[in-house]
Amino acid sequence: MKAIPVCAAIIRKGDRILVAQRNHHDELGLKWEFPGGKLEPNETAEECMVRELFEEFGIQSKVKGFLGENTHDYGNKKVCLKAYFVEHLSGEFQIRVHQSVKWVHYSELKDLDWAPADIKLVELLLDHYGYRS
Ligand SMILES: Nc1nc2c([nH]c(=O)n2[C@@H]2O[C@H](COP(=O)(O)OP(=O)(O)OP(=O)(O)O)[C@@H](O)[C@H]2O)c(=O)[nH]1
Repeated sequence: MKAIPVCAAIIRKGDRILVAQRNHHDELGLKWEFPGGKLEPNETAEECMVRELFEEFGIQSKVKGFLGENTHDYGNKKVCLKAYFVEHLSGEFQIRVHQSVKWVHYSELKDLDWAPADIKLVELLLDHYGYRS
C-alpha cells in the first residue's frame, strides 16, 4: 500500500505548540493532531502547508524548516506524515474545521490523545527542543 503524503504544521509560541482536535464527525474524531492535510497533486509541501493553514484557520503563514516524518499504517490506509516548522505571519485564528485548538506547553504534549501517526513526531519534537520530562 502506497503511503498518502500529509503535511503537518508545528506552530510555536514561546514554550507552547498549537495542537488541534479532529472534528468528531471525521475519521479519528476527537484525536489531537498537528494542523495540516494531504498534499495535492503538483503542490509542494510549502504550498500545501500555507493552503491548509489558510483553509483551517484563515491565517497567513510561512514554512521555516522540516522536523521529520513518520509513516503509519492505519490498516485501511497508510499515511506519511511530514512535520514542518511554520511561522504564523498574520490573521486571527478562526476555527473552521477542527473541534477545538489549544496552545500546549512541551511538558504536556505527551499527555494528549494523539492520532497514532503523531506519537513519533511528538517524540522527535521534544528531542529537537531538548525537552526531557
Ligand atoms: N492534518 C493532519 N492529518 C493527520 C495527522 N495525523 C494523522 O494521522 N493524520 C491523518 O492524515 C490524513 C489527513 O487528512 P485530512 O482530512 O486532515 O486532510 P485533508 O483535509 O487534506 O483531507 P480531505 O480533504 O480528504 O478531508 C487523515 O487520514 C488523518 O487522519 C496530523 O497530525 N495532521
